[in-house]
Amino acid sequence: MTAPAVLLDDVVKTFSSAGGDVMAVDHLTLQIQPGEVVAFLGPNGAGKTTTIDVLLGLAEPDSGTVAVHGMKPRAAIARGSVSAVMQTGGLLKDYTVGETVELVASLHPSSRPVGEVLERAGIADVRSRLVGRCSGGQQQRLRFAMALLSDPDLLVLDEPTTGMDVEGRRDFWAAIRADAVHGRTTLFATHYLEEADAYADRIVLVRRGRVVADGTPAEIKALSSGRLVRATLPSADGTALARIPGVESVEIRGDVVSVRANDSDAVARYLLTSTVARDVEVTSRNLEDAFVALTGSASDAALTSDTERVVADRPTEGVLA
Ligand SMILES: Nc1ncnc2c1ncn2[C@@H]1O[C@H](COP(=O)(O)OP(=O)(O)OP(=O)(O)O)[C@@H](O)[C@H]1O
Repeated sequence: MTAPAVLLDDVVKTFSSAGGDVMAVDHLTLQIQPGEVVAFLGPNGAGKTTTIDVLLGLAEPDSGTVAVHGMKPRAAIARGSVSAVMQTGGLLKDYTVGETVELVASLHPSSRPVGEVLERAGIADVRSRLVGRCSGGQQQRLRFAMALLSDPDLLVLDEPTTGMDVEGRRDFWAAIRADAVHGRTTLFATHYLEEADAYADRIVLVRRGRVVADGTPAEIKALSSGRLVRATLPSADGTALARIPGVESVEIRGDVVSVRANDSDAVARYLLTSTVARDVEVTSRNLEDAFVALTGSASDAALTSDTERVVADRPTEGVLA
């Protein structure tokens, strides 16, 4: 039987700080099979980076088992079967893009041709530009190019598209998806829900160092099934709204009432026939809602794309881990 690409079994990692111990990774178990593209999603401080550090052998877990293709992380890295793109660091400003990739290529016992990886990462046109003159998105593509040199079986990416423009992101994900077809496994940490939704085969949602949900984007979204009904209603009667069958939560902010419900028609009917509500809006829930419901926090995307979020008042069940 082939070993999983990633095996994390009951991993614990604690940090000591002046304010007390922080359990960054709390008995986390996760298996990823070869060829899967997995999004690691969670709010700030959920433990994504620490888990990735442990997976890459950059941090030693307090307890638990970590294996990459059946090997210890460092052994897998030494063989060139794992590459990582981290959020920051690792670039020399006074080298050109081409020189940087050539230098790293020279350190690999066998490597893909430099021209090919530059092309693949979408930076062949800036090959002779100094790294210090490259934009944040170009630098991120450069890190990606370097990660591709060893033609790794597993790519681990921490916030890979930070700083990339829309076109850069699209190209980047096209390259990842194309390689997944040929069996490359990708694990990426992200805050961008739409990227996880659009490009991952599977989403692992973490909160406080634990996996709180694990499934396909559709399964994760289904955890937050039902609808959201919003209306303008001065002096809304929250108790009456909560009594409507199928209502999960009611939130009143000023004149705006937001109701999460399985039977949105019943809520809309009540609002339109028994109250003076206006601007009644019914929307399906999306990954954003699942994220909020399962992690109890608004994502960065929510903060930029929406003004108010409804927070679940009871835990959702389903593909919950
Ligand atoms: N070296 C460290 N010393 C002390 N605490 C740490 C250290 N590294 C991480 N932590 C703490 O561990 C927890 C998990 O952090 P981590 O960086 O893994 O989360 P994350 O999900 O990657 O967050 P973000 O989305 O903000 O990058 C946080 O509470 C963080 O403050």
